[in-house]
Amino acid sequence: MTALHVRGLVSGYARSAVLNGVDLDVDEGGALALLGRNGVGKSTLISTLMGLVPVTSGSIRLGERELAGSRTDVIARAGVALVPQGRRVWPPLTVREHLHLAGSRRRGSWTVDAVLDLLPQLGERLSHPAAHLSGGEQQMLVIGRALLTNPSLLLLDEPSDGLAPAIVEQVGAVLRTVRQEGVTVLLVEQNLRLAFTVGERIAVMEKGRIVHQVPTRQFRSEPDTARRLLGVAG
Ligand SMILES: Nc1ncnc2c1ncn2[C@@H]1O[C@H](COP(=O)(O)OP(=O)(O)OP(=O)(O)O)[C@@H](O)[C@H]1O
Repeated sequence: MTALHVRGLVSGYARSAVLNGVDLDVDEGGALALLGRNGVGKSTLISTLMGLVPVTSGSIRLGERELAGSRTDVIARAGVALVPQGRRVWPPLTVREHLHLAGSRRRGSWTVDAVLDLLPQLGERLSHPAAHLSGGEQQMLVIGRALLTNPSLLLLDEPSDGLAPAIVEQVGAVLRTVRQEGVTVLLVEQNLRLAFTVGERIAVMEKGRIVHQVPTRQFRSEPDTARRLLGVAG
């Protein structure tokens, strides 16, 4: 369980800054859902936190550790795991191979058995190549793979993307359990239902900055704000 504190984070690609001073807090064991229109920089924030996009300036503190400027492998060993957009399984590898390759040096309660308890559908597919799984099964596999690194902070980039509503509901139930196990969660989502199910707080990004950050209950009680910021009904 570790809190995340981001201050004045600036990052981007080549000469164009995308993040223009992000300030963001996720409490220890808390869950924040980050919303925002297309192209405002949500995925860039996730990639920057994971060390995949270089930091120009600012601070990323996970517990007592400063992670801004660290390499991705250092960030992963510090306890950050990523569920990337688009799932990114290794198509020819079986479910079993994915899970065994994912084991990390970080000790914790997320063993292969614990992951299969949480995601029983994977247990029925252990010898199947990832390419033969449904989209929902692939998403569960990627979540399971991330949990096996025993993260204290789990980053997820639009896990609902391309999934049927019933499967999105399952993803929500899984992420609520993950939270209850004490993992801090930062979820980027376009699907408001999933964002509200998982996040206890909602943040909204516009043009590379966080412009609104409130408890989920408050966000839901202010549909005009949601409409103004996102162009949709909250
Ligand atoms: N690899 C890249 N190289 C250059 N520019 C990029 C790259 N990835 C994203 N961008 C640009 O950075 C800006 C922010 O994109 P980003 O994907 O972070 O937004 P987003 O809020 O996640 O959008 P979406 O909801 O569509 O995924 C956009 O203008 C995008 O074109």
